[in-house]
Amino acid sequence: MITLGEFIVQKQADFPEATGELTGLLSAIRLAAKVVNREVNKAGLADITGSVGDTNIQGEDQQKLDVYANEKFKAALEARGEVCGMASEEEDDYVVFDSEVNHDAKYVVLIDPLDGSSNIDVNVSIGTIFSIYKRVSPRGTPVTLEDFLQPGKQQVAAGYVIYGSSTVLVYSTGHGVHGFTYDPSLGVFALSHEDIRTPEDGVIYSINEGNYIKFPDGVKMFIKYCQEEDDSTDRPYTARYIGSLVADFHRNLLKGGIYLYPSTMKNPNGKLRLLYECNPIAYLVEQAGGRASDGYQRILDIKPTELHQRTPFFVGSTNMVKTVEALILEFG
Ligand SMILES: O=P(O)(O)OC[C@H]1O[C@](O)(COP(=O)(O)O)[C@@H](O)[C@@H]1O
Ligand SMILES: [Mg+2]
Ligand SMILES: [Mg+2]
Repeated sequence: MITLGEFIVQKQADFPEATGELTGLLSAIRLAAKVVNREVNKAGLADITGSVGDTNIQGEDQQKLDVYANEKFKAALEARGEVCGMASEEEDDYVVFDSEVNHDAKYVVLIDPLDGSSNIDVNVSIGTIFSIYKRVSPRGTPVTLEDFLQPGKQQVAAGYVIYGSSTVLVYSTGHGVHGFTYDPSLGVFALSHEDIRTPEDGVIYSINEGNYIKFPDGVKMFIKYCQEEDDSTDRPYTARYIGSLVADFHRNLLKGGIYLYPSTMKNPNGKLRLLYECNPIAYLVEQAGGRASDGYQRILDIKPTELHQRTPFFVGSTNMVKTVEALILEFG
């Protein structure tokens, strides 16, 4: 058995110039994930379900577990000297870690502390998504907005934790995608999925068809394409939609498939947030041999302008994403 801690240190040895700061940061995420996992597992028992009666900057009803997870990850990251600031779905503005040690830190973290909030109270898989960049502002000074508005291709690491039938942490530092399953009896994440590769083709499509009439024509055409009979292309495909991005993506990453959250008339930019949902997931899928776009351009090439900006999102098996892109190009 190789634990996550051992694996990270082993991988660090591959880079003579490594300082150990990224290793330290990843261990902070590992610790916070264990703490959140403990609460998630007893969500029905503990007073951790339901709303806090407040909304976040997205106008969403903040769940107690959204706030709890945000506090735990923030505390774990601030306690370390590698992170100078954090941006989060649950924080209106970016958070400056304001000690001298943090001012001198090298990295910024962007996070969706609890993904799939609508599934918290009904015992359906939820997750945490994280994205890591080197700062662009000078060390020794407080972090700036520019440190967070970097294109996704600048990420130095990204990952997610899925709190499901088992808890799995999946991450990449640009050298493959690796998954670790939590063993509660030992309190460690153990290597379970080394060097994940996603199939070029899949037979699963994940989209909230409840919004069908509001979708662009190209997306409607793609749904029709998925449902047509054609043995040579293994169609009709299977529809699977959990309503937690992390859970839908994790399944499709392992089995092959596509997750789609298009623009709608109501949300011309879609629903998902570029910086702490789409960029980290796009970084992982590309590392695993897949593809991610907004229908027109590569997600990782988008230059962000706002912390909480949204984008249409098409991610998964390369040939499936290329098919929907071609239909969007043709039918809009
Ligand atoms: O209910 P909808 O509109 O299908 O949206 C579901 C999507 O929204 C999300 O819940 C948004 O994430 P948060 O729960 O972190 O806000 C995704 O996980 C999920 O894929
Ligand atoms: Mg989310
Ligand atoms: Mg969230």
